[in-house]
Amino acid sequence: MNVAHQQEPAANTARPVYVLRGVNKFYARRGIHALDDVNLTLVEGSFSSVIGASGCGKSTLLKIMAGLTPPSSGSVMLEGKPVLGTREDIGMMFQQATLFPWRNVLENIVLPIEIRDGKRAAKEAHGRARELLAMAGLTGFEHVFPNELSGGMAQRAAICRMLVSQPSVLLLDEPFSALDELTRDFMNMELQRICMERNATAFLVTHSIQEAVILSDVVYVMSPRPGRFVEEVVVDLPRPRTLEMMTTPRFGALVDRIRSQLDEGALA
Ligand SMILES: Nc1ncnc2c1ncn2[C@@H]1O[C@H](COP(=O)(O)OP(=O)(O)OP(=O)(O)O)[C@@H](O)[C@H]1O
Repeated sequence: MNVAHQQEPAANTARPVYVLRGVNKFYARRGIHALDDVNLTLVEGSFSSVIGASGCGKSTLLKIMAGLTPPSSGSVMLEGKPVLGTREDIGMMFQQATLFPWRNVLENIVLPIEIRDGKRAAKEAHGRARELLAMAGLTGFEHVFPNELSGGMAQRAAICRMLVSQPSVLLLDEPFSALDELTRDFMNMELQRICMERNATAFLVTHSIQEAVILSDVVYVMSPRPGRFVEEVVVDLPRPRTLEMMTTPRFGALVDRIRSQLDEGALA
């Protein structure tokens, strides 16, 4: 694996949180080899992204990390314990906010607590949910129903729902790709702020090279299927990142580097 820049990210001195070794995935019924020997270490408080062509196995990797589907071989360890199913310390977010239309914002946010610990515990979590809503700029929208929210507001509510059970790692599958560009940029900066405040360890699947670079400490470039990492690009832009950084020569150079890797993969 090539490393695009010799300078190690500061986060590399931190504690490993997620460790994947030799992860393979075969979908036997359809004869598909989705992932090939994926190795990954995510350190505490780091933000990493995976980028690759459609169908290369990114979502499969995320589902394996979340314990939603098992690897065919290899190991997935989180905080030193194997991931054998869904866990409380893992928060997930998908492209669509998937809020329940018959529950108001507050009731949607405490739903994971209600499912896990019952109605009483969910009620007790209202205070925490209100704090999260304030952090996400949604104070005053507690009793509003999802169909009255904009796309960006719904995704912000979904972030609150992901955070309510206080996960230490966040797995994000193109969470803002359905939003318009301006809202998406804004949400990405919000996501950075939330991750930095909580020292969360985050892993993002995205199709956008710019998004990957502006958010990440490390961008993993995945080959076409079977997906494996072909390059690990260290992003040495300072934090907090700003949208203005997207106009700098360094940002442009990192984007070009990743694009040429993706193009090479596509040609191969
Ligand atoms: N449950 C499944 N059963 C069989 N094949 C699957 C299953 N899930 C995914 N696949 C196949 O595995 C391959 C990788 O799919 P995956 O969704 O992980 O790719 P991706 O990189 O996330 O794609 P995209 O960027 O288009 O969302 C694809 O060929 C897909 O058809």
